[in-house]
Amino acid sequence: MTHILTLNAGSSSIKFALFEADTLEERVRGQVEGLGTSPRLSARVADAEKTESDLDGNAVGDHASALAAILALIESRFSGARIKAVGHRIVHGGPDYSAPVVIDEQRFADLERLIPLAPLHQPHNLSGVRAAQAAFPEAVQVACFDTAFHRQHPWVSDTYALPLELYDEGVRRYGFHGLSYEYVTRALKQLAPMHAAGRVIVSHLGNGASMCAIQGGQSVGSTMGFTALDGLPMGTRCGQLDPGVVLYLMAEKGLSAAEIENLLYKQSGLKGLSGLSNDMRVLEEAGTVEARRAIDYFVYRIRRELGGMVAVLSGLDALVFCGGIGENAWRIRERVCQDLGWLGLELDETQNREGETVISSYRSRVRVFIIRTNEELMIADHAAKKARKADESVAAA
Ligand SMILES: Nc1ncnc2c1ncn2[C@@H]1O[C@H](COP(=O)(O)OP(=O)(O)O)[C@@H](O)[C@H]1O
Ligand SMILES: CC(=O)OP(=O)(O)O
Ligand SMILES: [Mg+2]
Repeated sequence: MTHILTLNAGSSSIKFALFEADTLEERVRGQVEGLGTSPRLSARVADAEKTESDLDGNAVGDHASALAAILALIESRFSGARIKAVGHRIVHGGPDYSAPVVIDEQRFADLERLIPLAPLHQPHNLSGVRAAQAAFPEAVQVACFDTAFHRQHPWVSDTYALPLELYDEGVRRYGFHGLSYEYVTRALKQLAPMHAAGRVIVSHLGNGASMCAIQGGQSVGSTMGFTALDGLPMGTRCGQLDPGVVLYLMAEKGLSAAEIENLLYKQSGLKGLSGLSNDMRVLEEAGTVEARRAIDYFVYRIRRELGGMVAVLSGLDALVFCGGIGENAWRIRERVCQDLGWLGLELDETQNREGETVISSYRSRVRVFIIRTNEELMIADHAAKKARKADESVAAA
């Protein structure tokens, strides 16, 4: 039996899954979390119990060794599995990649050039490619881009008001979390086809967080831009910022580019504001003034972006929450949706607390959903299609 392996490397975690190639039935799903602090591998094999193990922080301190631990797990539990394709989440595709591609050396080099535009993700995405090439030399390696879902944006939501040459050079608003938005859009079409065909806002609230305005199934706007720093505040990223602050940090405080990058990507957001943690669970428990204010700012920015997107869409038919916070933090959803009666949106408090799929009240004109996102399935679907095409061209030759 042939399989598709998916790798989804983030700043502090690597998520993975194994699917049967023909049916896309999921065989195993897991992740290594806490990279850089206390790494932990957890995996669920089909219907079996979840297995969890703390990894040796010294042995599995970085993404490369975490990947080795994942590959060893796959090898030990599925030694007979033939990996036909490995699908990789590649966060940045730049201006040239707007659909999944089979990775060759030229494309790998193109994607390496985008590392400065996604320093928390792209290097790890690409080291995943190298590790998978070494472990599965026969497999097709497929790049699936977070930016692809947004590449049809109208020009006004794709540009900055900078001299045009910079746009031509690729300084644009790309938008990210596209694999998640693609999955959610498909899932919403199954759940509520009329709403999916209308005006939809999806809030992907995880350690990275963004919102996407969708019209007729197409992305028309994202809160994220040139990099995955823009828009909402995140676990450790600042979100929208006056570029004057960057100038001030350089000119007045003498910070280098590397120091500013570290500040904006790793020390800001919920972590920076709370002085405590990037994890929403910790902040909700903590209840300190700083933790409360960090949450206040997070909710405020979501509501502000929501208002802007409603105006761009000329109204709203459905609002969807996904991502670790969007799927699990009922208090955040409740606060985001508070006093939106003017928009025709009213939550059902009980359904929201219980985490039901539909959480709007029966009176609400705008329907509100929780959809558990599945970037892995989306990656596997793209990779399986690419592998099938590769087989067909070999057969035709
Ligand atoms: N029950 C919960 N309540 C509040 N926040 C949660 C809960 N479970 C997960 N989270 C938040 O979700 C985040 C992880 O989201 P996820 O989408 O998995 O992240 P990533 O962006 O790394 O893919 C955690 O950092 C935590 O803040
Ligand atoms: C693009 C991005 O922010 O991804 P993640 O949420 O996985 O960090
Ligand atoms: Mg994520």
